[in-house]
Amino acid sequence: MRQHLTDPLRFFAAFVAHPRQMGAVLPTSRAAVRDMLDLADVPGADLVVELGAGTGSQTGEILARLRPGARLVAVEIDPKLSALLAKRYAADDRLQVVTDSAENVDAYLDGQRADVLVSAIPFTSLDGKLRQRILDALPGLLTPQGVMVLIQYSPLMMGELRRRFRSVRWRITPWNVPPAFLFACSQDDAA
Ligand SMILES: C[S@@+](CC[C@H](N)C(=O)[O-])C[C@H]1O[C@@H](n2cnc3c(N)ncnc32)[C@H](O)[C@@H]1O
Repeated sequence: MRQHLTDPLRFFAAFVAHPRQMGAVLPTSRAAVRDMLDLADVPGADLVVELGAGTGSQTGEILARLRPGARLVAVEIDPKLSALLAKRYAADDRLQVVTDSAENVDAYLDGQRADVLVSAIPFTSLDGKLRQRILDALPGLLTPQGVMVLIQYSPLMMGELRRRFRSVRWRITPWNVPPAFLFACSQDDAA
């Protein structure tokens, strides 16, 4: 995971500029990222899609787990943050950084479906209509056995997730400021 000392400052500056869009004042901790990614089979994936990549807390760890030849599409709406990621990982041709809103990600997948979807989108602080558009797009992005992992700071999204996925597992990771809720969602009960 290639995090830089200046990342928390960049993150905080983005929060000051767009507080509801960022939804947090600090990047996700390394321990919480590991707990989150342990809920899905990243090493076995052909395609991983990341939504709300920010300063790359998850991006670096996904790349560390991803096999050669697999693909990561990381979506970030803030052009300053997406430019940072594109520059940092320019040498890794498994990664495609997209500057767009998460609800449009399908347009960048060339018809492929994700084996793993990793979301740090701050659903509870977003405008309600945007939140619904992104949530409605999520199930269609996954393969039938695919798993979506999410990080949230409250259990509020549980009902929305249960309406869209057959299986929703969750746990709390204490190793984050603030402690976070991690969800793993799938249409496959065995996933
Ligand atoms: C809580 S931060 C998480 C950043 C990073 N993944 C982490 O865990 O530290 C949420 C990120 O989602 C991005 N975001 C918010 N709304 C978005 C949208 N509609 N589409 C794509 N990214 C979005 C924000 O710009 C921000 O970088």
